[in-house]
Amino acid sequence: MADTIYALASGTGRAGIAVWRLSGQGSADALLALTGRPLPPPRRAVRAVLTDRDGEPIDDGLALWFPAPASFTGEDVVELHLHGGRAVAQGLGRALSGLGLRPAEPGEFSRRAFANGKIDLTHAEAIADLVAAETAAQRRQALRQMDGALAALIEEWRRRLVSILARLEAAIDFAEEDLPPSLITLTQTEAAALAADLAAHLADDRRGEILRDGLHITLLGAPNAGKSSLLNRLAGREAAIVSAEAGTTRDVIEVHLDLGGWPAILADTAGLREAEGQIEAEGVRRALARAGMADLKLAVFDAALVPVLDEATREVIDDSTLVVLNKRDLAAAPLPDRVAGRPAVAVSAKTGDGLDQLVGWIEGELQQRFAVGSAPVLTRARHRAAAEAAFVALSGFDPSVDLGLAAESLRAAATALGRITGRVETDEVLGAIFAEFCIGK
Ligand SMILES: Nc1nc2c(c(=O)[nH]1)N(C=O)[C@@H](CNc1ccc(C(=O)N[C@@H](CCC(=O)O)C(=O)O)cc1)CN2
Ligand SMILES: Nc1nc2c(ncn2[C@@H]2O[C@H](COP(=O)(O)OP(=O)(O)OP(=O)(O)O)[C@@H](O)[C@H]2O)c(=O)[nH]1
Ligand SMILES: [Mg+2]
Repeated sequence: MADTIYALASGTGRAGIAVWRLSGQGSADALLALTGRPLPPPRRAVRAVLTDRDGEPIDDGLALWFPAPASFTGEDVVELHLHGGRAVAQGLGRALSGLGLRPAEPGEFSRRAFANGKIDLTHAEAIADLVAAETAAQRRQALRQMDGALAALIEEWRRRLVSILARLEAAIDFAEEDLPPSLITLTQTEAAALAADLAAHLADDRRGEILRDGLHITLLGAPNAGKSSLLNRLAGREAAIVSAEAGTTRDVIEVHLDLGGWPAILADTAGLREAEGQIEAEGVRRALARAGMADLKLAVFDAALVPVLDEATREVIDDSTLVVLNKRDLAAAPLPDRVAGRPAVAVSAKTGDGLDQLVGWIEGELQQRFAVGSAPVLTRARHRAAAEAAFVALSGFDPSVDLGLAAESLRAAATALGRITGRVETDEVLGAIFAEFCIGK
């Protein structure tokens, strides 16, 4: 950490303004060298002409000086707000490298902020999630986590563990015959209550993780039902090939959508049928595999064929399926509003009829299932794995058998929870978390 690092914090490419960030002990000297003037007052933007070692001007920009520890990383930080563009970037990069600074690794600023106790791991993850957020719901979830909601919950669980452990240690200090039985009972009650709280959080249907990654919605149906036409309508562009020929789509086609703030990954699939030949069979296999991983399925039927409903499509209908009766412009018979116990909506991908209703309906379904409640959610598999490990350790807590072993299970549970916030750290976890960051973050 002795190195002083620098990076372009704003995105690369042509832009009006580019924000550069320097962090480490050499930041102040670098600013002095670039401007040839005394340091500006802390945390105030000042106008500055930056020149390289040969006195060649690099840019006329703004500079800010954040002395440690009151900075994002907790180290001395300098920000330079320059004009965007490759030549300025090249000139500054060369000047900074000449002054002994080195380009930052992805996530290195945040990693230093973590190392200096400015942020915990859930905060660091939330920064990465916020930068990656594509919809309002993802942004809200990231901001909540950045605000410390998840960290506070984990710390509260840890605090309860430590307090049970303290009681248990008091009990260990008593001679066996003097041990007040109520002390042991109390630890048992408290451990059971904590285990129940952990279990309740683990039974959240992975909604935090699903929201972070995007909800998988899959279109399924017979060949020619109009799945690809629906995908194109919902995407607002011709993402998939549509044709009157049955068997047009053979592979899975994905589009990313923002449905009322919910991030969705909508997948079009090959028509379900008795496949003739290897390619068709593989297409159907992929469609069914996709159905298996979907958070929500849209079973698409040809409304012109009602009351006959394709059998293979009926078979995929379950509790997480919405039925779509497409081609309602061609329907002769009256259309049902439920199929196989699930609600059915009539649409026409051709005219656009009923599509607003379909979208409203998907949004309602998503809202119901994935709405962020009052409790902070686990947003990554890593949080879930650690909370599960804590739950398992806590489930093994039995002070009536052996006090020493019981204390050990409490410590194991606390260690598992400590990994979530980074109180207990392993290089492997840190490496994995910060590697997914952008450079400059
Ligand atoms: N120009 C610029 N914009 C930015 C950032 C930045 O570093 N620079 N941020 C970077 O992510 C975000 C804002 N977050 C920040 C978080 C902490 C500190 C900071 O200096 N913290 C000090 C001082 C706190 C105070 O006095 O308010 C500290 O925590 O000690 C700065 C920005 C988004 N926008
Ligand atoms: N009249 C009418 N025709 C439609 C409608 N939706 C799709 N079609 C037509 O139905 C045919 C098949 O549409 P696709 O979207 O390719 O159907 P698909 O379900 O993706 O078919 P496969 O990829 O072969 O499984 C095309 O000729 C479309 O123009 C609709 O709502 N009304
Ligand atoms: Mg298709």
